[in-house]
Amino acid sequence: MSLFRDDLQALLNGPLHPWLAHVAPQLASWQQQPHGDFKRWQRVLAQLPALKSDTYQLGDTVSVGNIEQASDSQRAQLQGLLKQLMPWRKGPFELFGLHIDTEWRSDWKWQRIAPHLGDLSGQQVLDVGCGSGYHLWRMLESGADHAWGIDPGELFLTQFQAIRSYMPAAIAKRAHFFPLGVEHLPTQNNFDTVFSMGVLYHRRSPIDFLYQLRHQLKRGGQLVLETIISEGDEHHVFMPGERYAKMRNVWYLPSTGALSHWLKRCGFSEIELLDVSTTTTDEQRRTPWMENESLADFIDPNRPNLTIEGYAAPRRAVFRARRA
Ligand SMILES: Nc1ncnc2c1ncn2[C@@H]1O[C@H](C[S@+](CC[C@H]([NH3+])C(=O)[O-])CC(=O)[O-])[C@@H](O)[C@H]1O
Repeated sequence: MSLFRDDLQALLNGPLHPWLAHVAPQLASWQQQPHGDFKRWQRVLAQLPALKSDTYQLGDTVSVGNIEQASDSQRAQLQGLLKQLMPWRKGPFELFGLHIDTEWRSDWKWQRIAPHLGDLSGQQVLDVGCGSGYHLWRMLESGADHAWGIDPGELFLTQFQAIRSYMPAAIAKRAHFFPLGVEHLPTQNNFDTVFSMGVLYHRRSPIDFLYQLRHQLKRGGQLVLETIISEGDEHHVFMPGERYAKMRNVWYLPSTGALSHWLKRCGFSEIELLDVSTTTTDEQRRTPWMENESLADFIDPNRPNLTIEGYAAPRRAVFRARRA
């Protein structure tokens, strides 16, 4: 249990203590399974140079330390080790002058969302499908007391741990990541705000998913939902074939009208469409920290408004709603 000791302690001592009885046994059984590359990634983590700094920034580039606080050889060591945790998809981050240029400019997504959030001060917030945890740091910047992320991705967990290991203790102790799927969460209505960004289209049962998100919210709590959408009226939901933008696991792309209707049917009120934007190859692209294919390889080179399969290229909407 040592991997999550501090996080479970934070649960025990805070308003989320009812969560502990449910989450602790799941993490215990998670740790008993063999994790393939996870042990190798954890060995990389253990070798990271012991650098310390009180300088940090939870802004567009989430960063710790500055260039003067590490020698060139320490920075080279840091780079060599962090590159073993590639691909880095969600960021950007900077550690002691080393810039981690991730596949996604996740800061752009946050810029579309943050102005609408209101004050998160004193809140317990949950990010379902949090990736590397980049947005958890931004949620703390927006005032959240504690930001809790869940994501089954074990490489994402390791990347989160790497960044957190350099954060000053007062900040680090407010950000948490559990390698769990949404389906593992109890129905306990614990959170003030629940975020789920980029996950709905991966769910085979989007209505069940919306209920699962609702079950995490206190009465009156807010949901921030971001997902790929399709064009059409409130009756229109698009299901692609085997692949969409080369992704195998894309199921339902509702129109904004249909998604609004789903939210209402699932017990949400005050439903607001905050933003619609087309994902560009400036926002999602190959970098030295993610050398695999990226959006430019997923869209038709001659018709950039279409995916390689001939479907409408990804457009994403952000909704805010309240648990009635
Ligand atoms: N059952 C599940 N439960 C929870 N998470 C899951 C599950 N299955 C997959 N995921 C996770 O959902 C995330 C979706 S990526 C969005 C990241 C971030 N939110 C972003 O907005 O940049 C979307 C994208 O980049 O296409 C991945 O990290 C999965 O591991």
